[in-house]
Amino acid sequence: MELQVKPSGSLKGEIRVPGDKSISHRAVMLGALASGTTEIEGFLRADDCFRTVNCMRALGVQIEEGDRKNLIVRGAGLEGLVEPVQVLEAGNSGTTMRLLLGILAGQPVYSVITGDESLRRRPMDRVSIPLREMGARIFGRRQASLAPLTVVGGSLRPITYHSPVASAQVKSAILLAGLFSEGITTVVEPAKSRDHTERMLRAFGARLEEAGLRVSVQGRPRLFGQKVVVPGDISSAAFFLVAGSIVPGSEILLRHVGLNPTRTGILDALSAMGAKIQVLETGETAGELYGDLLVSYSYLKGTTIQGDLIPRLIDEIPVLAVAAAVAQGRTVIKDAAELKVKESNRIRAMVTELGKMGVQIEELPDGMVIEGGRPLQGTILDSYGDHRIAMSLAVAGLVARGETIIKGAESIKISFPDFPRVLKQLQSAR
Ligand SMILES: O=C(O)C1=C[C@@H](OP(=O)(O)O)[C@@H](O)[C@H](O)C1
Ligand SMILES: C=C(OP(=O)(O)O)C(=O)O
Repeated sequence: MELQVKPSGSLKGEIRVPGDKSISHRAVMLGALASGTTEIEGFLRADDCFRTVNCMRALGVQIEEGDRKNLIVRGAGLEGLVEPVQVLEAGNSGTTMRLLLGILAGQPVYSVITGDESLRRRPMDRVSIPLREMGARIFGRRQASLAPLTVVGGSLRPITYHSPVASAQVKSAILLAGLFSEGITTVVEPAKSRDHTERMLRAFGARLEEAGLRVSVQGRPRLFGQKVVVPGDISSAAFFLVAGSIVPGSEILLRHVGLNPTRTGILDALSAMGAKIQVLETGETAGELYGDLLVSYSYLKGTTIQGDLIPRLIDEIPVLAVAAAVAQGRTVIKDAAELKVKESNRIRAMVTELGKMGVQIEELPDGMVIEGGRPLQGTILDSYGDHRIAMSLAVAGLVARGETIIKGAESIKISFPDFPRVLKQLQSAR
């Protein structure tokens, strides 16, 4: 599918972005491992999260559609999963595969998990190494670093693992495996990654201890089903935070956006660039903060994005590159080599495609340098089948001269199927 974007007038109005993807995955998984029923309100109805639902169903968990489109997960309990009779299919979703590997490691059954062409290229040794250390047997190409992966799990021992990467997927896989071991499992990260697993595990009744970059979970807890209200995904909101900042005359109100401090790096980076974003109202649900965001057009300037800020905005870097292309002056993005192992090589993708639009942009081994402020030219662009690249380029198209055509835009359904409609709504409300 191609997405056509024309130069846009101001974007105005009020929107609700879809539910948080990370929280939606975790609610299904923890709901499955708990006893009793978990009701998920605001579950993200997008391909990645449905992959998790289908995998959990294949492991014997009953998941139904409830009233008001809430998802109802009938918990199987920690010991209740069954051996899947088919290959588990994680599709494009790294979160599904890595978190599920942690759960599968704790099951005394034989399972096989695979994914699409993109996911079969992404590194899985970052989870298979610690899970093997805990006693799981995991097989796959290149020493279990590439899917398809086979897992024969059960009887795990607790470990203390110093992760070489700041990755919530690695941390979560180990903590989830830790639930199936006797004793205390600890993960130490090099920088703080998103902590949704920790918050939700606590809400479901697990015992966790946190100190700085170290988090420990007590094995064999009793988990109880919960009502989970999923806030809007700040990673989806990011496209409209940037669009509202760069399209002259715009003012957008984004309702009920998740504001977990491990995810709000985008607000810090855009503020440093001179964006006008007000946080209007905040509340908390099951340990997760949320609020309304009001963004209005403003003059942006370049900035430096690096260090501990990177894990707090890792998925927003493609759209931040678009903001940087419009901003006056130089933006430097460093310490972001992780972007090379996402759904596509997101550094190369943005450098190549923004380059085609006439942006002065240079690739670094761990980031990029953007000289902003030159006019953008609409042209035919490739999304590399990556949802975040497709939507970031669509935002760039709003301020380009002429028409922009984005190829492979069907990837948008991975995390934000409604994106084109929400964009149109803001364009027509003028
Ligand atoms: O745990 C999660 O839900 C996620 C963690 C991040 O990946 P890493 O753990 O690989 O950094 C992020 O990029 C991904 O979109 C979702
Ligand atoms: C990296 C992402 O997701 P995942 O790792 O779950 O595929 C993303 O949504 O940007």
